[in-house]
Amino acid sequence: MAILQSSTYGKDNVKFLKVKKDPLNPKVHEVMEATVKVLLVGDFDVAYTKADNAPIVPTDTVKNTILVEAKKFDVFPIEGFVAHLGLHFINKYSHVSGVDIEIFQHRWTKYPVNGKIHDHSFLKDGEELRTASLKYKRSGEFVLKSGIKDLTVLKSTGSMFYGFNQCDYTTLKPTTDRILSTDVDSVWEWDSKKLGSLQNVISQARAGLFDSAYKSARETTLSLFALENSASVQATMYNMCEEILRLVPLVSTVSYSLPNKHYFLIDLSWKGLENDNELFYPSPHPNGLIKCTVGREKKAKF
Ligand SMILES: O=c1[nH]c(=O)c2[nH]c(=O)[nH]c2[nH]1
Repeated sequence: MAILQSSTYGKDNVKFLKVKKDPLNPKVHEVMEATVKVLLVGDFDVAYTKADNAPIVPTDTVKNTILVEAKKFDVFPIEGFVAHLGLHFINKYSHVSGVDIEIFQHRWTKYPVNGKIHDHSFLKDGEELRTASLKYKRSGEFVLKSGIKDLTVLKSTGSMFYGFNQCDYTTLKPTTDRILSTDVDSVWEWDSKKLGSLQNVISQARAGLFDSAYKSARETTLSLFALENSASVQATMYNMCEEILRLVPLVSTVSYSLPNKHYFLIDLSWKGLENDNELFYPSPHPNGLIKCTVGREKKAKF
């Protein structure tokens, strides 16, 4: 006998671009281009086991919901919109017991023209994404995470790697000066006890909590990457996590997942040329992959 152990379904890659107009000056805009995923969990077993579609909220309806709610509700910041969508699906469908939602915000940045930021012209500022995800259960339990994805950075000095384990498989030479490059994937999880409810998430979104945390996390990532003489990817990412925890008290854990994108020094000695960290080969693969999650130390109870 077979048994359905778990299931979930919904719509992925739902895209929209929303123009937010300044009420006092309707030619001054912000734009939100987003890619959204919504998956539902609930009492859908008969659809799988008895070919009975009666409980299924079609994925097409899920897509329509995302677009209609994006029109009706403020989509800035994405943490507020993810909370709004979570509440919508749980409140509307009594047989939905949980939702799993992810929003990726694409990076459109206004640029200066004649020394002044233009009102409604944007440049696509790389592949970088701002992310928000929510797992929400009918019981009220939720896990809210924010993040940065695909922020590609490189430093051409100020990175070292030495003192590592040596064995008969080791060929890597220790270095005190190398290129360091990565695609930053950083996620910070919010303390749901302290946030309390999704209604409060929406209030905090309007009060600027998530925008200021995003700014702190992005600035911390970029400044520590630049300023540290990095001992390793591991040590640098830990320092970034620690600093974000310090700056954003409502965050409970910070995680980074960083590929180490190798650049190998090209040997030109055969031509009698010295290569003093000037000419490198960007090696597409393999890459290192280094991850960590840092939380807060529990205070001892007396
Ligand atoms: O920062 C690094 N961490 C490693 O674990 C590692 N391993 C390696 O080959 N190079 C590097 N660099």
